Formats: sequence, structure tokens, C-alpha cells
Amino acid sequence: MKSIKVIKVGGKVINNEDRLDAFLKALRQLEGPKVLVHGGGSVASTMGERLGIKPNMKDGRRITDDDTQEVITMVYGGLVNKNIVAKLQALGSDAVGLSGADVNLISAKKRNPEPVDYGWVGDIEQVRTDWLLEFLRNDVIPVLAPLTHDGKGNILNTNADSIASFTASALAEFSSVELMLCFEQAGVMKDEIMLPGLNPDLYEELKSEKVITDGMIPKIDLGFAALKQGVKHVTIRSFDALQEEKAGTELRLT
Ligand SMILES: Nc1ncnc2c1ncn2[C@@H]1O[C@H](COP(=O)(O)OP(=O)(O)O)[C@@H](O)[C@H]1O
Ligand SMILES: CC(=O)N[C@@H](CCC(=O)OP(=O)(O)O)C(=O)O
Repeated sequence: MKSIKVIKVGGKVINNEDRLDAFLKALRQLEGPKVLVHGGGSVASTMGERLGIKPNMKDGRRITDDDTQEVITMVYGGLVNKNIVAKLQALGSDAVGLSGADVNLISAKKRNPEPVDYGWVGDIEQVRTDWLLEFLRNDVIPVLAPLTHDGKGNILNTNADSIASFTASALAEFSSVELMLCFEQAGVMKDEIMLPGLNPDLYEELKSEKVITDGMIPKIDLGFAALKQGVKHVTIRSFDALQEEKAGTELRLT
């Protein structure tokens, strides 16, 4: 199969209709087979608050108690996922929205409650690629929600950057894969200037200087992990810069 693009879009793009539309239009114009992974953390927080359920985050991950598990299932698996699929259909792209439970796409293990009990949060064990490849062969864009399952009937909350990194790595066994982690800034920033490239040495330096913080840390870790698993090209880039070869911050292992 031709080179596959795995593209992830974050919550601060999804919760803004103009940004989301610009992103999906850019995605529509990208040639070749592609998998879209969406987040939506900020949408889940807002919807939870409307229902009287306060968001509780620790180290960039949502503590997912029983009530929050209901919210994330509705928001990621329903509202966000189906909205994106409908918008892609309107643009003339065939798409299918899936959670990790559908066709057993992504199985995960509930996190150990020690030292922090994250509740219904899962760490990915396996990504099933045969259905993904079948959709891609048929020109259908799989749209993956950040939901996995434990094989015992429970939906688990899994960070969308993790879904994208593991999916890209699994597909790298079959094809050349490019991973684009898209968000609302141009790339990894230092003093308001975008870094064109980032290797592990510079990353460690910028982390210790607190230039790189918060959700950017696991995002970069997952990008490097994908490169180590055989993904060819990983960038952290703006949601509206999908076409440009040189856009964003390219992660490199050396
Ligand atoms: N050096 C940096 N460059 C860009 N963003 C950074 C940097 N350090 C920390 N961040 C933060 O990381 C966030 C991206 O991580 P996260 O919120 O998890 O993104 P997403 O919504 O894509 O999942 C940015 O919105 C920004 O606030
Ligand atoms: C376990 C965990 O934290 N899951 C994330 C899943 C959504 C996500 O990753 O959304 P963004 O990409 O928009 O941040 C959460 O519930 O916030």
C-alpha cells in the first residue's frame, strides 16, 4: 500500500468550528490513504461541567471515574466522532467513525491504581490493523475516537496522542507511515519561534529549561516512540498546515 498518513487533531481545534472546518478541508486535499485520530479533551471537560461533573486532570491525563467514563464515552464516541464523520461526508470524503471497541480495534489494560488511581484509563496493548487496512484500500478514512476497551466489557479512556502513535507504529509493519500531530500552534515553540527540528538531546535540554512543558511532553515522547517503532516521519504541526512538507517541528532520533 502507498504511504499512509496518520493524522491526529487535538481538542482546541475540535472545539472551534472554524478551525475544525479548516482542518478537515486541508485533510480532504491530502493525497493518499489516511487515518484520522481525534482528541476532544476540552469538549469533554465543557460537557462534563454542564452535567455537574468537574474535570480532574493529573500529569495531562484525565482521572476517569464512573461519571466521567459516561461523559467521555458520549462525547468522544458520539458527539465529536460522528460530527467529524458527517463533516467529512459533506466534503465528499468517505469516512467511518470507530472506537477501540469496534471490531476490537484497540485493546488496552486498565491502569494500575498505584501510585495514582486514574480510574477508567487504559494503556494500549494491541492495535488490530486488518480492518484499518481494509478501509484504507476502499478509500474510506477511519476516524478513531480516543476510546479503547479492556475485553471485559469496559470502555477505557486513552489519550489521543497515544492512539495516534500506537496506530502509526502498528501500520508501519505494512507500509511507510507518516505521523502528523496537529494542534493550534505552529509546532514546538521556543521564545515564540517554532523549532524546525527536535532531537532527544535538545528535547531534554528544553524540558529542563521548562521551555517544553505540560501536554507537549507526552506528545513528544509518543512521537519519538513512533519513530523507534519504524514510523518514517513525525511532525508536530498546525491544524491548517497539512500540505506543506516543511511545516511544523520534525522529530528526529539523532
Ligand atoms: N514548547 C512548547 N511549544 C508548544 N506548546 C507547548 C510547549 N510547551 C508546552 N506546550 C503546551 O502543550 C500543549 C499541547 O499539548 P496538549 O494540550 O496535550 O495538546 P492537544 O490538545 O493537541 O492534545 C499546547 O497547547 C501548549 O499549551
Ligand atoms: C486519559 C486521557 O487523558 N484521555 C484524554 C482523551 C482525549 C484527548 O486526548 O484529547 P486531546 O488530544 O484534545 O487532549 C482526555 O480525556 O482528555
